[in-house]
Amino acid sequence: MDKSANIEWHRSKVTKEDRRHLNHHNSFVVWFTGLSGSGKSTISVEVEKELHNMGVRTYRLDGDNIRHGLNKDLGFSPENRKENIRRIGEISKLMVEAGLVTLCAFISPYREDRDEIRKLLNAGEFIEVFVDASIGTCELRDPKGLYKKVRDGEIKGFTGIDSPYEAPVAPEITLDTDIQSIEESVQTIVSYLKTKGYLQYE
Ligand SMILES: Nc1ncnc2c1ncn2[C@@H]1O[C@H](COP(=O)(O)OS(=O)(=O)O)[C@@H](OP(=O)(O)O)[C@H]1O
Ligand SMILES: Nc1ncnc2c1ncn2[C@@H]1O[C@H](COP(=O)(O)OP(=O)(O)O)[C@@H](O)[C@H]1O
Repeated sequence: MDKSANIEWHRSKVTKEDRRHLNHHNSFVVWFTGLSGSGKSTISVEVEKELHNMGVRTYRLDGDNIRHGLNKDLGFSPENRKENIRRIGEISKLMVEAGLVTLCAFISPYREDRDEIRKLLNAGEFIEVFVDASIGTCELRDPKGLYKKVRDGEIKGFTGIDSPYEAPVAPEITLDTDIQSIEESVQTIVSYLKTKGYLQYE
């Protein structure tokens, strides 16, 4: 039987639109996807700081942080990664309801899982940012020493090595961090949000 069969939705008197109006800006998700070491965390941290300085209400969700708490019961099997991303999708939706610009930095290796989140949200509320970098660059950066552990045989099922990464087909934004500096990537995103009118709300 459907476990939520006897549960009814309870409406608030304050809506998502009311919260956007109060904030003077829209609410939406900026979803960073890419290999470990591609730059998702670094770039999303800088984008958040810049938006905050512009008076935008933000919140950032990051794989490493969420896996310490809410999702600490999940590992890196395909099923667990799927459930990780499903839960983050639901949280992102709540944050968008709360009127926040939500920045999510997860490898999110499966196209289907990212597309599910796009479907969960309304049109225009999901901005997919492909943080592209070659596996060679990521391995050279190796900010957490994980690629070294993989090469030493201490980690199995690592994304891009012996676990798949499915690149987005039509992301809103692609950053080539092999070439673009961190600052250039930040400006690409902030300019996109400004020119498309995401940061306004009447
Ligand atoms: N097997 C394996 N594969 C990939 N990554 C691994 C693995 N084991 C641990 N880590 C560390 O976990 C971080 C990725 O967590 P995510 O929640 O973003 O992963 S996923 O979206 O569920 O695939 C990832 O963080 P980032 O480097 O920031 O991407 C790693 O630090
Ligand atoms: N052009 C660049 N864009 C993004 N990160 C870069 C760049 N050049 C060097 N780096 C470094 O690469 C590392 C990327 O790590 P991180 O942001 O944790 O990636 P991810 O969250 O995708 O695993 C950081 O130490 C960052 O300073």
